[in-house]
Order: sequence, then structure tokens, then C-alpha cells
Amino acid sequence: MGLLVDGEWKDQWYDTKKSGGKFVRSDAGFRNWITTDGSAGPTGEGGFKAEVGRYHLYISHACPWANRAAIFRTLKGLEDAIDVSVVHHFMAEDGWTFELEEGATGDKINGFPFMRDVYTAAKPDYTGRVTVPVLWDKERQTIVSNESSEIIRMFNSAFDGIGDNSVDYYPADLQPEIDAINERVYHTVNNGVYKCGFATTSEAYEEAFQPLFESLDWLEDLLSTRRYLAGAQITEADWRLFTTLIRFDPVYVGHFKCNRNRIVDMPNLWNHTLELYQWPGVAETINMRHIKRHYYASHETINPTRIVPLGPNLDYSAPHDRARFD
Ligand SMILES: N[C@@H](CCC(=O)N[C@@H](CS)C(=O)NCC(=O)O)C(=O)O
Repeated sequence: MGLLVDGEWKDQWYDTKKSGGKFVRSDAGFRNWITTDGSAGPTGEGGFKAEVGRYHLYISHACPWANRAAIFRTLKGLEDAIDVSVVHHFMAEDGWTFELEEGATGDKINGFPFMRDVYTAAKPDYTGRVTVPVLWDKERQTIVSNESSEIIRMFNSAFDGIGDNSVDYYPADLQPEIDAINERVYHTVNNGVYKCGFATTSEAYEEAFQPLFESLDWLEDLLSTRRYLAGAQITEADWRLFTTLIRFDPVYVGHFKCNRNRIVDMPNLWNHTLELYQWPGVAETINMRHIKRHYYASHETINPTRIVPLGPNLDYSAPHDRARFD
């Protein structure tokens, strides 16, 4: 695990000394937007027009943020328009690598050995963490964005006429509700599990643990009254929650100590997870082998033996009960 400083790779674990043992996630460094006509988006510069075959998505199957982007590519029918490279599950002193294994593809576009090479190709003096997902522009040879919440919005709305625009996961009338749910879910659940897992003091861990389970209780209640988080229609808010929930019982309960209870013990959240897992094309984006091996083997400070647990034995293809709201 490391980061780039002025384009030089430094192998170092997250520094929690300055924050009293708390994990503080850094902001993504590339924040441009692909738009239908190439005009600038809410941040960054313009010149990234939606076009078939121009962009490439770099992901890890292990990573919940990258998984969002992979899911939106599928949901929006962009498989033929945007190809994907998948990194090796193991992330250690060299960060993400393009070593080959089952489920990894190597770097299909640039042929680089390491993910950090993609960052320095875009910006030779880049300073920051080398994260996935990354959306790469083959034409301008640069990174459009490495912020998943923005990549999924681009996939949702910039490729009209290219992908499947029959479904909108961020419809105008539901945006205030979606934004409010996202805000709480991001801080306490998506990032909350990391705050528990990467804490280096009990105080920091406990400070993240309480809001995580309070939010899961709130979501469990919400899903007892409606099929999806924002109502009768599936939206971005559901997909953003899903990539954390699918990793929760296999990884976060044990490895990140998020163990008040499992998701399988919360009937509405569990059935919601099953429904989204079984959504057409979604199961193909979930690689449990990469997920378990990545976390348990890569985080040496948390699990020095790197032993990957064999359980839990859960059936994500079991029937769900969410159609009861129809
Ligand atoms: N804000 C980013 C976060 C992405 C992120 O943190 N990805 C993790 C993998 S789950 C990563 O690549 N971490 C490498 C590192 O921090 O060095 C997003 O949502 O796209």
C-alpha cells in the first residue's frame, strides 16, 4: 500500500497519527466529466464527449467503489461502448498491479505493470493515492475521473443514444431524497465500515461502529415500508448501498470488526441485497474470490497471517421477498 508524491511511489500505510487513530479518506484527484456534447461538467475541464470506444474503465473486483462503476456500466448497457481492465486482487507494496490471475485482465489499453503508471501517464508529477475506479480517455491519454460517485452519474446520463437510456437511476424528482440518503449512507455505511476497519485506536473504532449500526437499523426500517430506498423505483441510492452490503458478511463483519450483527440477520436489508444481486447482469460484476482475498490478504496490519476465512456459507441466489411491495 502506498501513494505517489510528485510522481514518485512511496510505500506507506495510511497515516492515522495526525487524526487520533481515525481513518480519513482523501478526496479523488481527477474530477472531469464526460458529457453528451463535450461541454464541461460540474467540475474540471471540458472536452470529454461521450463516444463509443473512446473511454476505458479500470476496476478492482474487490473494491466497492469500483464495483459501483462496473454495475452502472452494465445497468446502462455500456459494455460495448466502454471496455474494462481488472487489476489483481492483491494490493501490497506496489499498490494495485496488473499481474494476471483468474478474473484479472492485465492493462488492456496501456500495457502498464502497475496502476500507479496510469496515474503518472495522466500527470507525471501526481501526488495522491492510487485508487480505483479510474476512467481513462484513450484519445487525450489522460484520466477523466477517479471518483466513483461521479463516474456512475456520467454513465447514467451522458451516454444517451449510446447505452440504454430507458432507465434513469437519478431522476430529477427524487434527487433531494436520493442525495439525503446518499449523504448518510456514505459517511456512516460505505465509508463507515472502513472507519471501523482502519481505525488504530479503540476510540476511533467505537466512534464509527455506533453510527454504522444506527444507520443499518434506520435502513432496515425504511425498507420495511418501501421496496427501494427512495420509494417504488430503484435508484442510485440502492446501488451505492448494495456494494457495501454484499461485502458486509463475508468481509466487514470479521476483518473490519463490524460485528454487532450480520446483514443476513436483518431481513429487509438481506432481501434487498438478494434482489440487487439477482438483478440482470449484476452477479457477473461480483467476484467473491477477489473480494475475500483482497481484504484479508492485502491488509497486513489488520491480518498479519493473511489467512482468508473459508466462510460464511451464504446463498445470494436464494429467493427474495421484495416483490411483496408490488
Ligand atoms: N473516492 C474514491 C475512493 C476509491 C478508493 O478508495 N478505492 C480503494 C479501493 S476499495 C483504493 O483504490 N485504495 C487504494 C489506496 O487508498 O491506496 C471513489 O469513490 O472512487
